[in-house]
Amino acid sequence: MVFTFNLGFPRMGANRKLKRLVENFWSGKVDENTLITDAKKLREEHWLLQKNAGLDHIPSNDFSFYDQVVDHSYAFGVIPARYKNLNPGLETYFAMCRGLQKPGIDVAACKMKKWFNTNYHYIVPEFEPNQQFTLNSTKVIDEYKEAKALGIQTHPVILGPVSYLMLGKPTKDAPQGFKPIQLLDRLLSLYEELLSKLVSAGVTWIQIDEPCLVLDLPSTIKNEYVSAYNALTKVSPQLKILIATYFERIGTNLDFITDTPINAIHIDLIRAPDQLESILRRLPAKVSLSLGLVNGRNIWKTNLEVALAKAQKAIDVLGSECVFIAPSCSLLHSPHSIQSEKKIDNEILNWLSFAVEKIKKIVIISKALNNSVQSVQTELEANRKSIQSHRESARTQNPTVQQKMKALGPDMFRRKFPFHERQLSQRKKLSLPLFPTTTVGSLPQTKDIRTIRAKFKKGEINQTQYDNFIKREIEKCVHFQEEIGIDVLVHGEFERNDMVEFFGENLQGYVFSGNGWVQSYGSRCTKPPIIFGDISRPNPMTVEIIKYAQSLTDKPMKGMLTGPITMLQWSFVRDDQPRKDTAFQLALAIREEVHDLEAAGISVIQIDEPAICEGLPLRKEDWNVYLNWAVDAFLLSSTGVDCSTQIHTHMCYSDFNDIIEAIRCLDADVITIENSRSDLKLLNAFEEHEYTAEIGPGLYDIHSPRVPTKEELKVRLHAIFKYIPKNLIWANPDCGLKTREWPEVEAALKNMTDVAKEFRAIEANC
Ligand code: MET
Ligand SMILES: [Zn+2]
Repeated sequence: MVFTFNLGFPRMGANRKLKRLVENFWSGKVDENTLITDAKKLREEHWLLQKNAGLDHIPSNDFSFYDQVVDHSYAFGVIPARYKNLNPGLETYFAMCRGLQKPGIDVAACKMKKWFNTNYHYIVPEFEPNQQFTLNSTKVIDEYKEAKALGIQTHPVILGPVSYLMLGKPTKDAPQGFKPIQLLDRLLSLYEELLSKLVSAGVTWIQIDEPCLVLDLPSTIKNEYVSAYNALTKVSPQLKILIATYFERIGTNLDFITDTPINAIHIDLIRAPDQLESILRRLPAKVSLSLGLVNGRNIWKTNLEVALAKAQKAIDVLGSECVFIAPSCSLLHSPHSIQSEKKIDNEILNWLSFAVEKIKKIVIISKALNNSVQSVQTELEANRKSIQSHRESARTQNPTVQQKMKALGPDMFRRKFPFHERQLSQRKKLSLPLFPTTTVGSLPQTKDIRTIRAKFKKGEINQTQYDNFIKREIEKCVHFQEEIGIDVLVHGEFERNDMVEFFGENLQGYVFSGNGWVQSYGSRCTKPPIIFGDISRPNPMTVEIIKYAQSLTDKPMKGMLTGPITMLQWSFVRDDQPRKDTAFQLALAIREEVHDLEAAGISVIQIDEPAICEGLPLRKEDWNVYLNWAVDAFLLSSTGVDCSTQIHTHMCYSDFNDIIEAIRCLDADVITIENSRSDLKLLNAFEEHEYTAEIGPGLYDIHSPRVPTKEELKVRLHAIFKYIPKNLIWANPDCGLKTREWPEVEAALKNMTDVAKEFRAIEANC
């Protein structure tokens, strides 16, 4: 008998039920009681759904009002001192998640960080050197009992102690050299206490997530792992422990972790399919292997034949009693179900499976293995047909695109002239002053704009009415920018709901789901567009609007595009070709747009790549392969223009030190970057590596409504002089301004242009 094992179910529920529930609680529309009872109902629904699907090992404690990591911190009493005066319970919990302002109280939220290479954000735990741990909540036990009362035996899911400490950071005033992992011993005794309580409640299996096991680990951490699991496996002979790894290969970390007497290990065979054979050779007897065969992060149907063959391979070596069938990672990263999907046509819908459907696939695999292939013949046949329909569909193929891909030559990956020649010719053409001022692209998306767009989408106003409205917004913002003396203008991106969605809607090869929501952070979900086929650009996407904006001013107007890697990274991507090929197709489409913009007389074109670092593999040895094709994709999109056409790129929240060489290879003429929140640390990289192109380090943080004073802008610009030669510096905010209000934006940009002018005058007098 193989068993089926689920690592986690998406907690939002159908139609983002949880989002509405939590937001209604925050806004006072529902009380705490309703919140608690409705959440309980939602958990029940999800457990029953999994039970009825025939799943053997169903997770509990995968539910959270906000994030499983903050739940864990709260449960172990890791609550930073600034929340200590709040009411215990939900007030404290939500304050850690989102801050709290009420009479006499003003506390900020804890920091958020991306969960490995996903778009999920977790709340970063903060540890002090004398951190005390307490069992501060019984959530794990309660939810286990809740399911048990329904007659469902679940396995609680908790974050493992080593990953938990590694994912946290020291509190601000912790002494230098303190590392949270030093707290392991103290933390372990609390884990032991929790595990024995769970055993008393009836738990037989527990899933302990140790995602850090897929990272490159120093030997000290390896030792910590060994002592942690030697201790936790001693808690009770009745308790079986499964360690879950995902998102990458476990590599040689398998050996020390399976040296401890754990009962099972889960591996991701989607992100790291090649690891199976070597693991089968090395896995000690009696350790069960959970096979992550169904993609927990993408939306395509699993090819059951392929999955079955892999499972069989494992069974042949380990015996069926030591094999589990599972999703590659928690289904938290999948949308709920395709059942209510109305926006996608039937042909494509037939290629997809979301969480509910993925569970069913897992069960079919196990039935085929346990009973017989015949017992699920109908299901297998249906799967084979949809896989075949997907593979053979003419809709995924575009011969013209494939022709273009074959015709790619080395010249399409390099600028025709070296930077210094381009710089001279661009300066001549653009005649920009010292410290040219610009913005990153978007300007406030006001309520008006969103209302009008919604009306347009509903058909309440027609295309001309909508276009005219957008044109008036552009006109207003162009005049404003001229008035305050911005040097390179933007059109404000008012026509775009989102920087990826807008282009996706204008490209062929994309579809949009109505309900494919995935949790991003707290109650926030994103609905990534789906790349299902070859990407092409049937028509110019931005040329008319940028031309219009340019017609309103004599100053240069920036063309504004989203780069291929960001398009790739923020979409569900096809899995029938390498990511690199999809990136190149996107790049070709953007390249065509760049050429059309240039032909329409646009001399400055910005290609945003905020997500380039997000795509970095988790293991450093894989970085170069990724960076090579990511840089190539950007080059493909941006080269081929004239010497005098200035290419900008923009990145936010990146740690440039590690990838500065790749940034240099992008060969952009100007890069605008986030800088103000990182205390200029970021600029070290550019200084140390003698980066020679032009740079616009963000002069102020756009995430806060605060208007930066001239004084602080001066201090900041002045500090930048230490790192970058004056004639290479641009003045701009950190990122786009779409989330801000006009009064703040007006005041902030006015201060920024005034400061640039003052500094110019000083330089002129020198
Ligand atoms: C996340 S980067 C955003 C860049 C885009 N051009 C904007 O200004 O909104
Ligand atoms: Zn940005």
